[in-house]
Amino acid sequence: MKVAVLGAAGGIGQALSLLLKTQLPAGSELSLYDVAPVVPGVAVDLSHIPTDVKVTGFGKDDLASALVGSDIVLIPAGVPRKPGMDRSDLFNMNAGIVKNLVEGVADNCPDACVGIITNPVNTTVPIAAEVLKQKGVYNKQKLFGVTTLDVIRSEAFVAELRGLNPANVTVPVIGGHSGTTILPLLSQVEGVEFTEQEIKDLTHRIQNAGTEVVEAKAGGGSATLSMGQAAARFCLSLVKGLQGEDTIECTYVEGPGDNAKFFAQPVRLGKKGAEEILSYGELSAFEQKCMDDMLEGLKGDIQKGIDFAS
Ligand SMILES: NC(=O)C1=CN([C@@H]2O[C@H](COP(=O)(O)OP(=O)(O)OC[C@H]3O[C@@H](n4cnc5c(N)ncnc54)[C@H](O)[C@@H]3O)[C@@H](O)[C@H]2O)C=CC1
Ligand SMILES: O=C([O-])CC(=O)C(=O)O
Repeated sequence: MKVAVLGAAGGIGQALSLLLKTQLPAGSELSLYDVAPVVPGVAVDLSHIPTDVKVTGFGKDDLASALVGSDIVLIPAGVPRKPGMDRSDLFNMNAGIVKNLVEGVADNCPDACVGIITNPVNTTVPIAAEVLKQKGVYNKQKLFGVTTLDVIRSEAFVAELRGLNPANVTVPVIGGHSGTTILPLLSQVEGVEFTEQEIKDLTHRIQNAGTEVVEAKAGGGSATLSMGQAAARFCLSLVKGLQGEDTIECTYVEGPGDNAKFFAQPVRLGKKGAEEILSYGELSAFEQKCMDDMLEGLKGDIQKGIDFAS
């Protein structure tokens, strides 16, 4: 497996690259690309960890070399939020970055699976899809918005509230990746009952968890370590899938469009990427109301991406 991380010198990029250096299957290659001049140093640093994963750093003029032969491309390149900003405020900075990098993917590794981390994910994923379409290489089974952070946060918060081992807690999270578009399905957590108030409070905490980190970092950026872990989990599941061992993750993909053209829900990952978009089952009345209230906003975020790219 060759995995490329674009934006590898950043907060997420470095944490993610460390986890991939230690957890990718033996014989894999890790290709680190960033416009920041420190990126070759990040690669040298990681290369001193004794695992059978070859790490190479590529500077700003070497995007093509970084991408050629990649099976998976993860994109955390771009600007993070500061207190007082919404993810949508990052659009002006990050839309062009994602567009350029995905053009590079189309030109150099058109068959790769692409995981978009750069915010606003609700909009950057549709941008990526349009760019790939314009280049004639779009395969909706291979483009993912990485929403795994919403899932791991939900697992952590539910476990914390009930004193459970987080390893035994599973929470599907559907919709998008910002504010009310993040919809945790707490009614589906096995073996746990919540009061109505607990459901409201937990849902609110999960939807605002990114802001919780942004405020705690007080101008120093947004989630990087938990996001590194989330992206590594998603990437390793994708690797397993591509190698023939099917796995399931919630991720933001172009599905049947019942709710919105792009929508996060459980997806079976296999040899072709997204092999099957799975049903998210029955919603509680509370969850259905949350869904009804947020869909217009999500559709607007998606349209903004389509308009930008065309
Ligand atoms: N999907 C999700 O759940 C999450 C997404 N994010 C998003 O991830 C992005 C990155 O966040 P951080 O790593 O904290 O930011 P950061 O500022 O620490 O790192 C970003 C890196 O991207 C690089 N970069 C900028 N333009 C580039 C280009 N054209 N090509 C290659 N590299 C480029 C920068 O040099 C920097 O090293 C932000 O947009 C943030 O909002 C953050 C947390 C969770
Ligand atoms: O909140 C942010 O800006 C970063 C992010 O997407 C998250 O932590 O979920």
